[in-house]
Order: sequence, then structure tokens, then C-alpha cells
Amino acid sequence: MSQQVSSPPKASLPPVPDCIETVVSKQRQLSWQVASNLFISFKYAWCGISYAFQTQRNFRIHVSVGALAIGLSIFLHLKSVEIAVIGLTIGLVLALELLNTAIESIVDLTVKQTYHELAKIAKDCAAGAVLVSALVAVTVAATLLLPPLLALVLGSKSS
Ligand SMILES: Nc1ncnc2c1ncn2[C@@H]1O[C@H](COP(=O)(O)OP(=O)(O)OP(=O)(O)O)[C@@H](O)[C@H]1O
Repeated sequence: MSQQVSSPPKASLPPVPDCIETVVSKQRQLSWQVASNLFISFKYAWCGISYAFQTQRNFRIHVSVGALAIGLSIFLHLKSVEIAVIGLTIGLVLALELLNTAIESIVDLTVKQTYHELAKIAKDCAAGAVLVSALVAVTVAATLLLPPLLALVLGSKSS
């Protein structure tokens, strides 16, 4: 008895693009507006920073504490590399706070005022990333600033 073997159904694969530029240019077509030059890109980036500063209390706190830490580092004559490390940790916190704000906006845009478990995960994880970076920044700043600060305070008391 002859057995008919049918060929497996062909999987519908997405069309292979000619080159990566094609994919990129097609994706950019979805954007409402594309910055035409570097100066305009900086302008939009500044708009984002300004928005976060005006609307996010945590961002304002991080900017203030960061400025205080850098000011104290200079006042206490910390080494350049130590000031750079403190600056890096502050920059990380601020950058993650901006990403947190972006994720919050995307989640709100997607689910609006409805509850969704995945929206909760996205927002909680983004907030967690900020918290982790802030704890690291505080630990680094305390390690580098406290010894000279205590020496200054105790030295001025004994004299
Ligand atoms: N659509 C939603 N579905 C489920 N849970 C949500 C939703 N929106 C917010 N939440 C929960 O409420 C919390 C607070 O939301 P919010 O939008 O104020 O974010 P946030 O990270 O607390 O903001 P910020 O970083 O400014 O303090 C989130 O962390 C999340 O647990």
C-alpha cells in the first residue's frame, strides 16, 4: 500500500530585509517627528530633563543631593578620581530616574488608567532600578566623604 507523505506546511517567515538600513528607515517612518540635526536632538533631550525636573519630586531630590555631594567633595579637597567616582554614581541615578519617567509614561500611554499586572511589574522594576542606583551612590559618597568630613569636624572641635 502506497503511503502519501505530504510535505510539512511552510512556516510563514517575515520577509528578509535587503539591508539593515531598510529596517531602520522603515521603523523611523513610524515616528511622528525625527530630529533633523544634532542641535534639535539636544533641544529635545533638554525638554526631557526639564520635564523630569518639573514633574518628578525624586528627580529634584537626586539633583539637589548630587549637587551637595559634588560641592562637599570639592570643599573637602577629595582627589580628582574620587570626585569622578561620586559624579559617575550621581549621573547613573539621574539617568535611571529619566528612564523610570520614560517607562512610566509608556506604561500610562499603553494601559491608561486600567490596572494591569505587567504594568505594575514594569513600573515597580523601573523604580527598583532607581532605588538600587541611589543606594550605591549613597554608599560610595558616604565612604569617600565621611572620613575627611569627620576629621574636619573633630579637628575643629579639638582646636
Ligand atoms: N496601570 C497600572 N497597573 C498596575 N499597577 C500600577 C499601574 N500604575 C501604577 N501602578 C502601581 O502604582 C505604583 C506607583 O505608580 P506611579 O505611576 O506613581 O509610579 P512610581 O514609580 O511610583 O512613580 P515615581 O517613580 O515618580 O515615584 C507603581 O509602582 C505600580 O506598583
